[in-house]
Amino acid sequence: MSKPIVDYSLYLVTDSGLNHPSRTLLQSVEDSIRGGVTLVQLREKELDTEAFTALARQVHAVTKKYNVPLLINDNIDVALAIDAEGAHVGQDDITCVEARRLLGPNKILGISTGTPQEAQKALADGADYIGIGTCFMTQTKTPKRTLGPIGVRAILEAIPADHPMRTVVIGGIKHDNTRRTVSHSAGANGRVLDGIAVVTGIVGAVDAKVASEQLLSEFKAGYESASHYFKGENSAARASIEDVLKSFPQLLSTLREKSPLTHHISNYVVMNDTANATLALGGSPIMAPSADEAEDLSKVVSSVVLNIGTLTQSFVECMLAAGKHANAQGKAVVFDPVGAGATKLRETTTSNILNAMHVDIIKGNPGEISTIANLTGCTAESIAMRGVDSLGDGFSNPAAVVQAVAKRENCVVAMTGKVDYVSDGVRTVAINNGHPYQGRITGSGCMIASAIASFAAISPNDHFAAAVAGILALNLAGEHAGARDDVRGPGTFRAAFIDEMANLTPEQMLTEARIKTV
Ligand SMILES: Cc1ncc(COP(=O)(O)OP(=O)(O)O)c(N)n1
Ligand SMILES: Cc1nc(C(=O)O)sc1CCOP(=O)(O)O
Repeated sequence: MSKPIVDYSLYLVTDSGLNHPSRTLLQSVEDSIRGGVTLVQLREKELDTEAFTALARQVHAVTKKYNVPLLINDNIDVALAIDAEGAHVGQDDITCVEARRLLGPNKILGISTGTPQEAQKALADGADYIGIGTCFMTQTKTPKRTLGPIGVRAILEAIPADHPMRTVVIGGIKHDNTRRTVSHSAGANGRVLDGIAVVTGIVGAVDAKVASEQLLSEFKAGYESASHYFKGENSAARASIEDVLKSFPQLLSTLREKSPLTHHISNYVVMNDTANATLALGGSPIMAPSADEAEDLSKVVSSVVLNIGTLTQSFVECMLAAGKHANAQGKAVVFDPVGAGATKLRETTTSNILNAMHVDIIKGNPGEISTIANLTGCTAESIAMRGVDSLGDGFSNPAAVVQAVAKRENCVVAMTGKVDYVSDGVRTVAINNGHPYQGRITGSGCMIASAIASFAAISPNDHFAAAVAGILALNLAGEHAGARDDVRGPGTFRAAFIDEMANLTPEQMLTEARIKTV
C-alpha cells in the first residue's frame, strides 16, 4: 500500500490517564473524529506491549471507519503488528533513521523537535513531519522548555518553504491560543504550520466533538490569517516605499469613491469625533459596541477598529468577537491600545486581544507600543506610562522599536508622536507632517486609527501603505487647519481639523508629504 496523503490540520494525541471520566478513550477518539480530527496518535505511557497492542487494534478499527490515519507513539513493533499507518518517535527514542528502516517507505513517520537543528536533522533522516514543541506550558508532561509562537517560528524558518516536510505544533494548544499560535509562528520564508497536535484540549474536554470543532475552526482561521499576510505582504510582493507614496492620491480617490464601512468599537470620549473624522475623509463609520452584532457586521464592513480607551466588560466582549469574526471574513483589524500600560485591566485586555485574533495594524503612542513590546517579549526599550498619554518622545531609536514589534507580531505597527513611525518589519518610514494642535485635542490619535482603518479597506493587501496613508492624511488636515486664520486655539482647531479632512485633495497627499525611509 502506498503512503496515505495526510491532512495534519487537527492531530489528536491520546492519553488515557487524561481522558474525561464520562466516556471511554475509544469514544473520545470517535467523537473527536466526528468533530474534525484529521489524524490520531495513540500515545499510552502506562500500558505494557500486550495491552497497548490490544488497545491499538480497537482504536484502529475506529479510525479506519472514518479513513483517518492512526500513528503509534514510540513503539514501532506495535505500529507494525497492527499495520497502523505510521509512528511518532521522540528525540530520546529509537532514531528516526532506524524507525524509517523498520517501517519502510510507505508508513508515515514523525519526530519531535525543539530546535532548528533537530528540525534540519529530521529533513535528512526521512521523517514526513515534525512535532514542534513544547509550545506552551502543559500538564501532560514536564517540558524541557517552552518555545512560544516565536520559538516555533524559528523552527519553521529552518525548513525550506518548498520542502515536503510537514509541521505540527504541540504543547498547551487550546482553542483560545490556537489562532495566534498559528498566525504568529508563520516564518518569514512563508512557512505556516500544517496543523496543531492536542492532548488534553480534546481527550479532557467535556465534549470531544465540540472541542475538536472549535480547535479546527481556530486552526483554519489562524492559517488563513498567516497565509493572507504572506500572500499580500511577503518580501517579494512588497511594493517599494517610493511606489507606496506614489499610490496615495489614487488611494484617497478610491476611498472617497467606495466609502468603505468601518466597524468601530471606540470609546465614549472620542466616539463622535472618530465617526465624523471617518465621514470627513470619505469613509462610512458604524459605531456598534455590542458583541451580538459582531458576526453580522463582519460580513458587511470592510475593516474594524478596536479601541480600548474606555474599558467595560461589554466593550471587551465586543472587541474579541469583532476581531475574531473580522479575521474569519478576511477584514482588516486595526488595534488602538489606548493607555495600554496605564492599568492592569488595560494590559490584560491588550494581551487578550493580541492572543485571541490576528491584529493587522497596531497604532499607538510610544508608551502603548512600549507596553506591547514588553507584553510580547520583544526586546525593545521601555518608557514610563501615566494616564493614557505617552510621556515625552519615548525611544532613542523609535524606528528600530516599531520594526522589531512589527516583525515579532507579524503585522504593521504605527507609532504616533511628533514624528510618526510606521513599519511592517521590513519597510520602515518616518512621517514628519502634522500640527502641534493635534496633540492638544482629545481623540486625534483615535481619529488616525479610524483613517488607517478606512485606508486598510481600500488597500487590503498592503496594510503598511494603509497605515502611512491614514497618518499622512490626518497630519495634512492638521497642518491645513492649524494654518487657518479662523483657528485661534484647540477648540476652533477641532472643527477646522474635521473640515480639512474633507477638503484634502489627492494631489496634496503627494506634494505635501514629508516622509523618509529609515
Ligand atoms: C505530534 C507529536 N509531537 C511530539 C510528541 C512528543 O513525543 P516524544 O518526544 O516522544 O514524547 P512522548 O510523547 O513520548 O511524551 C508527540 N507524541 N507527538
Ligand atoms: C505529548 C507532548 N509532547 C510535547 C513536546 O513538546 O514534544 S508536549 C506534549 C503534551 C501535549 O499535551 P497537551 O496538548 O495536553 O498540552
